[in-house]
Amino acid sequence: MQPNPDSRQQEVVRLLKQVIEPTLKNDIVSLGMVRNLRIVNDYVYLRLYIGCHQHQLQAEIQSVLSSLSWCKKTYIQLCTIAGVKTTLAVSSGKGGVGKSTTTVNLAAALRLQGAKVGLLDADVYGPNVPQMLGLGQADIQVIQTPTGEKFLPLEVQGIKLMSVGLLAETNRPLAWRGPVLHKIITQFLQDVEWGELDYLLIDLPPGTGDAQITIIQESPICGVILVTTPQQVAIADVRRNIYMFRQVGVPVLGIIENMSYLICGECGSRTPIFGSGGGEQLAGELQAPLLGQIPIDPRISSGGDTGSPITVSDSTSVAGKVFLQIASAIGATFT
Ligand SMILES: Nc1ncnc2c1ncn2[C@@H]1O[C@H](COP(=O)(O)OP(=O)(O)OP(=O)(O)O)[C@@H](O)[C@H]1O
Repeated sequence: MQPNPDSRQQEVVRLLKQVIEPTLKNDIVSLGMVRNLRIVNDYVYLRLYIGCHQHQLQAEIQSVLSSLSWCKKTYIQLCTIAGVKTTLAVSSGKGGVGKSTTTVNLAAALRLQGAKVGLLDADVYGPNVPQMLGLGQADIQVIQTPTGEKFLPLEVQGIKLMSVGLLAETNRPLAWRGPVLHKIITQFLQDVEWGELDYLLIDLPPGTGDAQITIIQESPICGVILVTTPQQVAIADVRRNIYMFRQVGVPVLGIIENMSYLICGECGSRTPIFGSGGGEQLAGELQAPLLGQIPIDPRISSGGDTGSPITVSDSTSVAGKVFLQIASAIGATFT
C-alpha cells in the first residue's frame, strides 16, 4: 500500500512543532522558520530560516525527525544572512504612509539602546532611506571575502546601510521589473557583508507585488511591522498586506499608526487630523498589537529631508519616545 503523503506531511509538521525557539518561546513552525517542506519518497526536505545564533535548531530538527520510521534522511537547507541575528521587515499597504521614516527612526532607536543595527532599503520604487540618514549618492565598495565578492554597507550614524538607491543614478527612477528585480533583491540579501548585527531592518516596497513576495520568501524575516495611517483606505491596504505575510507564514509583530494626531504647540492637546481609531480597530480585527502611535510633526519631515531622524535629534519628543518604546518592546521580544 502507498503511504498517504498528507498524513506523512502532518506527522512531520506535528514533530517540527515540538522544536521550540528558546528566546521567542514558540515553535519553529508558528514562527515561520520552516518553509518549503516537501516529502519525496522517503526523504524530508525543508528550508530553515533562522538567525546566525540559532543554528542549534537544525540539530534539534534532525533529532525529532529521527523518530519517523519511514524517513531515510532529512535534508535541511539553512537560510540565514551571515552575521545577522534578527531580521525584521517594515511594510505598508500603500506608499507615502511613512514607512521609510518609521524604519529609519526605529533603526536609530535600536541603535540608541545599544544594539548593532543594519538597514536594508529594499524599496525599489522609492529608495529614500540614504537621504533620510544624510547620505547622498555614495560609491558602494565591493570587497573580497572567503565566500566571494560582497558589497560593503555604508555606515552612517552608527547604522550600517545598504540601499538599492545607492546603486541607481541620481534623479533617475528605478524601473526594474521581473527577473532583474528578483536578481537585485536576492543579491542584496545574500551579497552584503554586514558583519555582526543584532538587527537587520528591511524597508520593503509598499504593497503586495513581486518585489515584496520575493524578499519575504527569500529572507529569514522573524517578523514584520506594518505601518499605516488612520485613514480607512490605508487600513484596507494593510489588511491585504497582513494576509500576504500570513500566507507565507511570516509572523506579524504589530502595527504602527503614523500621523495619528497633531499636537497643539500651545496647550498640548491632540487632534486626530486623519480620523482616529483606525490602527486600534485593525489591531483588534487582525489580532496584531498596536505597537505605537506617531504624531504628525513637521520636525519628522524636515529631519527626513536633512538626514537627522527625530529619534536622534530630539529623543525626548513625543515621537522619539514612541520609537524608543517600540524599540524596547522589540528588544524584550528578541533578546
Ligand atoms: N509623522 C510624521 N509627521 C510629519 N511628516 C511625516 C510623518 N511621517 C512621515 N512624514 C513625511 O511624509 C512623507 C512620506 O514619508 P515616507 O517617505 O517615510 O513614506 P513611505 O511610506 O516610505 O513612502 P514610499 O514607500 O511611498 O516611499 C515624507 O516627506 C516624510 O517626511
